[in-house]
Amino acid sequence: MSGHDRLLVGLGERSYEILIGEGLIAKAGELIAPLLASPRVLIVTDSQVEKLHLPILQRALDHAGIRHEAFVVPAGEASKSFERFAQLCEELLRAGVDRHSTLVALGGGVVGDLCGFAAAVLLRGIEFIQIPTTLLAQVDSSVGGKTGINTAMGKNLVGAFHQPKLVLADTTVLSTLPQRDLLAGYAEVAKCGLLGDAAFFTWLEGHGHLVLEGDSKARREAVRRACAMKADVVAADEKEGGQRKLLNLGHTFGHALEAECGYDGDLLHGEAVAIGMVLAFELSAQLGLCAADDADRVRRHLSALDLPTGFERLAARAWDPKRLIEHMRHDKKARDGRLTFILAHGIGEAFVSDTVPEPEVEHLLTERIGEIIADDSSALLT
Ligand SMILES: NC(=O)c1ccc[n+]([C@@H]2O[C@H](COP(=O)([O-])OP(=O)(O)OC[C@H]3O[C@@H](n4cnc5c(N)ncnc54)[C@H](O)[C@@H]3O)[C@@H](O)[C@H]2O)c1
Ligand SMILES: O=C(O)C(=O)C[C@@H](O)[C@H](O)[C@H](O)COP(=O)(O)O
Ligand SMILES: [Zn+2]
Repeated sequence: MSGHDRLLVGLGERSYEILIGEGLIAKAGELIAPLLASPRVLIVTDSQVEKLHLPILQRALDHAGIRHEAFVVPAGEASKSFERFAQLCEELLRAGVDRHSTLVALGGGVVGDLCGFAAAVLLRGIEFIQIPTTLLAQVDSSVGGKTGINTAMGKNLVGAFHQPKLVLADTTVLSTLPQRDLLAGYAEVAKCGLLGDAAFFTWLEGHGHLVLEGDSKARREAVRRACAMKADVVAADEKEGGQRKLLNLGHTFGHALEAECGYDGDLLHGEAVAIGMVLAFELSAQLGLCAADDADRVRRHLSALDLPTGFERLAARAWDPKRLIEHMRHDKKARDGRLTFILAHGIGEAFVSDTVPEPEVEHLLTERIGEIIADDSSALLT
């Protein structure tokens, strides 16, 4: 397959393109050059991506006569912290970043969120370009301008909306991604189908394994369809006044699980979202809003691909439904402490609800957590 797909995120004067295809990083210099106010970029990347993919980007920039400097943060979610953010900002300032500088985020969602937030606030806002290198970042985090860091109170609680000037999604680099991270990213791909595109979810049921196995046609199709959906939603509701909340399917539960686990790699964001989407569909079924078969279908698809769909792999922790609900009160969608969920009337038919009675949430969580305790004690008996 040659060439690349081109999508537009239509936001008036802040509109930008998403380019999707193979070998795009090797061409990054010529693609980026027309967007630069000065022929110098400051690249933010992480310690894994530095080794694997930074040299190709550096060569491409050299080739186009663009000067560059790289700033490397440790790989992993823990880098989305106040401390790392402050250190990065100081380093960029020391390197002489000015209002005509462009930052380039080369990495996964962690690098994109961190670098994007630095771009949003340094000198009151400078430009940045996203070069996402994980499946999750290519289908989700590089698009839409949500940037930020985590705090002890929860995920992404400090941040800003700041749109990139360009997104370059080079699907070649996905071949070096560890299987666990690939799968975690797949959860956000499936989310796009589940929230508003039933035909896409059906396609994933038939082709999801190809996306994960590295079939380049299936991979590019999945990235394109997910990005197209996200681009449309963002163009219609950039600051999450309404419909953009649907992109949070699975996240009210998911972010609570991540906050409870800490940000040390026990539970990846996409894994938390996978569990969260199953719980959101199960809650919808429990409330009589969707068929139990739909919730089963979600669980079956994700677990067939080996994503977590419940608390089984997290059995070592003492889970408390009330603590999880407490985390949900700090979710950005909550209003006056009232929980907000993305529920569904069926596959591809998500909607926002802030009227779910808390006892219903507690009941579901108690049941699901009870299952792992029951599993554990039956294992002990056998
Ligand atoms: N801003 C948004 O709209 C948005 C959307 C979804 C998720 N997020 C955020 O994104 C983060 C998760 O992103 P992620 O899953 O990309 O995690 P990540 O950035 O931590 O990347 C996962 C791992 O893969 C490594 N890696 C990256 N690219 C690689 C490659 N091509 N080959 C080999 N290794 C590679 C990284 O070093 C890291 O160890 C979370 O913090 C989440 O909250 C943000
Ligand atoms: O782009 C969005 O909008 C999303 O909600 C995408 C989510 O997958 C992503 O995890 C996002 O960072 C969550 O945002 P938050 O506002 O709930 O922190
Ligand atoms: Zn997410």
